[in-house]
Amino acid sequence: MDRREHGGGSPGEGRARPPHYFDADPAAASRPASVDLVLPDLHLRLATDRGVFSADRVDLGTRVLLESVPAPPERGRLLDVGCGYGPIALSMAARAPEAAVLGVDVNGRALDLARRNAAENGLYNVDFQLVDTDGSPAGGPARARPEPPLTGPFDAVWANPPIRVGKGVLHRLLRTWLGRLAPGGTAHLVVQRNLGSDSLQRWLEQEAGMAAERAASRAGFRVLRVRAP
Ligand SMILES: C[S@@+](CC[C@H](N)C(=O)[O-])C[C@H]1O[C@@H](n2cnc3c(N)ncnc32)[C@H](O)[C@@H]1O
Repeated sequence: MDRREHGGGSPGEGRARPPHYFDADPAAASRPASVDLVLPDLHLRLATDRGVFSADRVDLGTRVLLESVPAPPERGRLLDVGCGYGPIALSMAARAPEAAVLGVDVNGRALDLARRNAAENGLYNVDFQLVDTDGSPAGGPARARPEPPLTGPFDAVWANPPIRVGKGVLHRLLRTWLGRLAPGGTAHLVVQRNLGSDSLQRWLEQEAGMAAERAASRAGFRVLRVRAP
């Protein structure tokens, strides 16, 4: 199997596998930490912990995405798929204070951190929701919220998607959430070149029927711009 291909195989398929950051309840003992996300236009201090993606520093791919995407629609409905502890969703919320932002993830610990990071950075136009791998709401009764959860359509989707979950899950996830783009809406996805950004672009165009192009390329990452059909 070509491990470089996007979503190259399900980790641990057919054998016990170690816990991953994309588990619903990471088994790793808690070790609270914080990271700084410093961009030309904003500075966020973010709480992290073991058992979540890139707990020691903001991921380089995430930085490449945040430094290359155009500003989100000011009053749009915005989505971050696989939000982790929130660097992308919170950047959207800070850059578009009148927009309504939703971050979704399968990792409950990451979502608790994301909610806390929103509050501690004074960002109240963002909501976080635990989802199952198929995109349906998960985690028992909905948390108290002033409005029903956003389900789309979304004017913009930004994501550092979970390539390592394997192609099957990744493709279902992208079909589910990119299928909720509003007419004229745009998604930006950052993918490491060595993890199959080019093959993901081909899949988006040829199998998923979406217009996908390379919007940026830097430090071994590609940012794919995807338009609603
Ligand atoms: C590459 S990480 C990016 C995290 C965060 N956006 C960041 O930039 O640091 C991908 C995230 O996708 C989440 N994830 C994995 N499978 C998912 C699924 N089926 N639906 C939603 N999120 C998922 C993981 O838990 C992880 O937090």
